[in-house]
This record gives sequence, C-alpha cells and structure tokens, in this order.
Amino acid sequence: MASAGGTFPIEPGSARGRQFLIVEARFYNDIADELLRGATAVLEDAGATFDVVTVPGALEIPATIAMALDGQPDEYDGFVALGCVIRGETTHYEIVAGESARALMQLSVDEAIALGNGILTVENEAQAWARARIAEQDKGGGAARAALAMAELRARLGA
Ligand SMILES: Nc1c(NC[C@H](O)[C@H](O)[C@H](O)CO)[nH]c(=O)[nH]c1=O
Ligand SMILES: CC(=O)[C@@H](O)COP(=O)(O)O
Repeated sequence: MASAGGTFPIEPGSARGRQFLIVEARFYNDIADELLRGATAVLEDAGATFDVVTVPGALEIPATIAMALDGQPDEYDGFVALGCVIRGETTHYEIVAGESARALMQLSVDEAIALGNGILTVENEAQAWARARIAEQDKGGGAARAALAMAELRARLGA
C-alpha cells in the first residue's frame, strides 16, 4: 500500500512553546484511549503542551472548540479532534459522521484555526481498531501531526 498521509514528518521539539487543545469524544472508551495515546505521544515528541477536554460524542466536538475560541481566542495554537463513529442500524451514522466533519471544516476555515480531525468514521469495530492502534494506522497521532503542521503554517502565514 502507498504510504499514508498520517506519516507527515514533525521534527522532535519543533513545537516547543506551542499549546494545543485535544477534544476527545468518549462514545467508545477503549478506542478513545488509544486515539488519545497516539495524539499525546506525537504532541509530546514535538515538545508541545496540551489540555484535554472530554465530551460525550463526536457531535459535541465542534461546539467545544467554538467555546474555547469564544472564551480565549489566542489560548491555543491548534486543536485536535478525536472520536469514533461506527455505523449502526439506522441513518444516524450519516448525521454524526457528516455533521461533525462539516462543522469542524466550517470552524477551521471561518476561524482560520489549525485543526487535525481524528474522528474515525467506520463500518465496524475491527476497522476502528486498525485505525486507532498506534502500532497500526495511529489516526490519533496523525491528527496531532496535522494540527502541528497547520499551527506551523498558521504562524508562518500570520493568521
Ligand atoms: N453513534 C455515535 C455517536 N452518537 C452520539 C452523538 O455524537 C451525540 O453525543 C448525541 O447525539 C447527543 O448529542 N457519537 C460518537 O462519537 N460515535 C458514535 O458512533
Ligand atoms: C453512529 C451512530 O449514531 C450509531 O451508534 C447509531 O446506531 P443505530 O443507527 O443502530 O441507532
């Protein structure tokens, strides 16, 4: 398989002095643990500091980032969204997966924030684990890498 985008390289220590907010949805606890482990390992390796806030589900993530921006717009250099949406029996999956991504995209463009989207949208638990596990796809770490890269770019472009 071709190498995936989540391997975007970040120099160790290159984000020293930068502060991030991880917003994690704990709808699936064990998967949330693994996504969080991946994201925090990447931020720590980059020398960044971070806060973590926990919300019930993926639908609550965008509003939480909006609240943080509303409270103290310059407190964070970037944001990492973590969660897992697994298809059930009804159309609710489409709402949770689609609307969380749509609102995050809207926030990141409207507010010019550095955001890594690590919300898995999968058919079943096996797909979720393959993507969450650090030893496999490490999508939590990938989202943190994206947030780090975008924070760097945001600073360079003067946003
Ligand atoms: N089914 C999943 C949800 N659903 C819950 C929503 O995100 C939300 O918390 C609820 O509708 C109350 O507003 N959330 C996930 O993160 N993952 C799912 O698979
Ligand atoms: C992604 C979901 O919202 C899911 O958990 C809902 O399951 P169901 O469609 O069986 O209610």
